[in-house]
Amino acid sequence: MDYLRVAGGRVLRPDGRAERADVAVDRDEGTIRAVGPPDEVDDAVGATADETLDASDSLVIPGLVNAHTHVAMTLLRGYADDKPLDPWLREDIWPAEAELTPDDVEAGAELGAVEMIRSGTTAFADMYFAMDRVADVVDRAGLRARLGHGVVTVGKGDADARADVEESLAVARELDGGADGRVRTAFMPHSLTTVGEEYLREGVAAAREAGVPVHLHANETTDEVDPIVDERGERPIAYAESLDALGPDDFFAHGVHLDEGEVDRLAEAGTAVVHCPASNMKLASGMAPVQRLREAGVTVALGTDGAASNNDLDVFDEMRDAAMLGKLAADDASAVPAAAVVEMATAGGADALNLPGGRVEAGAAADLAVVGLDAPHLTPVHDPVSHLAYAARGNDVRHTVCDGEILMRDREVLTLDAAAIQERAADAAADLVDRVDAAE
Ligand SMILES: CSC[C@H]1O[C@@H](n2cnc3c(O)ncnc32)[C@H](O)[C@@H]1O
Ligand SMILES: [Zn+2]
Repeated sequence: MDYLRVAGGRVLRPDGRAERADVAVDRDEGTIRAVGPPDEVDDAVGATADETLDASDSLVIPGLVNAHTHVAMTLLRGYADDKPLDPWLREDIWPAEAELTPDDVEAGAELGAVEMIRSGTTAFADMYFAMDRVADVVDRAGLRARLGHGVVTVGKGDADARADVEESLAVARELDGGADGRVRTAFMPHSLTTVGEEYLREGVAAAREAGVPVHLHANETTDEVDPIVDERGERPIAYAESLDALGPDDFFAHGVHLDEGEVDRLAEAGTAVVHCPASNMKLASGMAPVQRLREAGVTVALGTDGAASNNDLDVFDEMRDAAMLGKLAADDASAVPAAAVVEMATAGGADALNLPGGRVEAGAAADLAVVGLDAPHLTPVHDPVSHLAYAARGNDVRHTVCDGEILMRDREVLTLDAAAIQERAADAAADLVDRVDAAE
C-alpha cells in the first residue's frame, strides 16, 4: 500500500480525547489504516511510511464539514450587507445571480474551494446553479461534496417551474458518484415557500424513486414560517412531512424557528439540521434552539451558508459562533459546549450529509486537518478541544488531507493554483457587478 504517516502530533479521537498518536493513511484506499502510539503504528501497518506529514505541536482532527453553503457566492462576498433575508435576496442577491454565467460559478467555486482547503474543510454541501461546474471543481480540488441544483418556482410559469425541478433531478441523477465517488447529490428545492406545493410533491417523489436525499432551507425566518402556518394551518415541519420530505437521509438548513413539536418530529424522523449561526446573526434571522435539538437527539451539523451572508467559509468561525450563540439562546453558559460544536463540525456534518469522514479512527475515510497549536493566540494549551471551538482560526490549519490525498501541505494548496484562482475570481466578480449595474 502507499502509506502516508501523519506523525508527531496529538490526535482528536471520536470520544473527544486528544491523545499523542500517529495516523497511518492508506492512500490507495483513501482510508485510515491505524491510529496509535508512534512506536506501534508501523508495526500495525506492517510497513514504513512512503511519505510523512509533520504534526508536531499540532492537533490532527477530522476534516471539517461545511454542511450548507452556496460556494460560488464567494463572488458576492461583501456585495450586499446589513439587510434581512427577504429584501437582501430580492433587492440584491437574486438580481445579481440573474447575471451569473457558468464560468462565474466555476470561478466562485474555485475560490471557495481554496478557502475551504486552507481552513481545513474537506467536505461540503452545496445548493446552487451550474452544478456540473461545481462538481468539476470538487474533482480537481480533491474535496468531497453533496451537490444539488437549487429550485425556485415562485414567479415562474408552469413550464419553467417544471424545467427547474427536472434540472435538479437530472443533476442529482447524473452527477452522483463523480470525482471517484467523492461527489454525491441531493434534490434541493430552495425552501417550502419559494417552491410551489405541486412541484415539491412531484420532485420529492421523484427524488425518493432515484434514492437521493432532500436538502432545503427550513424554518429560517418568521417571514417564512408565518405564511405557511396562516395558509396551511400547520407548521413547516408538518408540511415537509406531508410532502414525504422528512426522511432519515434528508437535511434541512437553518431550523431557527422550530417549536417543541417540530424538534421532536425531526428527532423521530432522523432528519438532520444544519445550523448556520453566522448567517442567522447577520441577517437577524434568529437564534436556533441548538441545545434543545441536541438533547432531543437530532443530528446537528454546521454550515457557513454563502459567503454573502457570513462573509467567509471558515468552519472554525462557525464553531465559535455556534458555541457563543447557543449559550445566549439557551440563557445558559453551559449550553452548546466546546466538545459539542467540534462534534457538529466533524462527525455531525459527515452524518448529516451521509458522507464518509468525520472521525479519526481505523477504517474511516482519511479526511484530516492538522491544526498548528503553537501560535501566540493558542498558548498555553490547557485543552485542545477548547482551542478548536473558541480560539483557533482557519489559518491555523497547516495541512489538509481528503480521501488520503494531501490537498494542502505547510499551508500551500497543492491541488489548485490559489493565486490564479484569486485573480480570476476578482475579475469575474468585477465583470458581474458591471453587468448587474448595466441591467438596472
Ligand atoms: C436556488 S440556489 C440557492 C439560493 O439560495 C440563496 N440563499 C443564499 N443564502 C440564503 C439563505 O440564508 N436563505 C435562503 N436563501 C439563501 C442563494 O442566493 C441562491 O439564490
Ligand atoms: Zn443557504
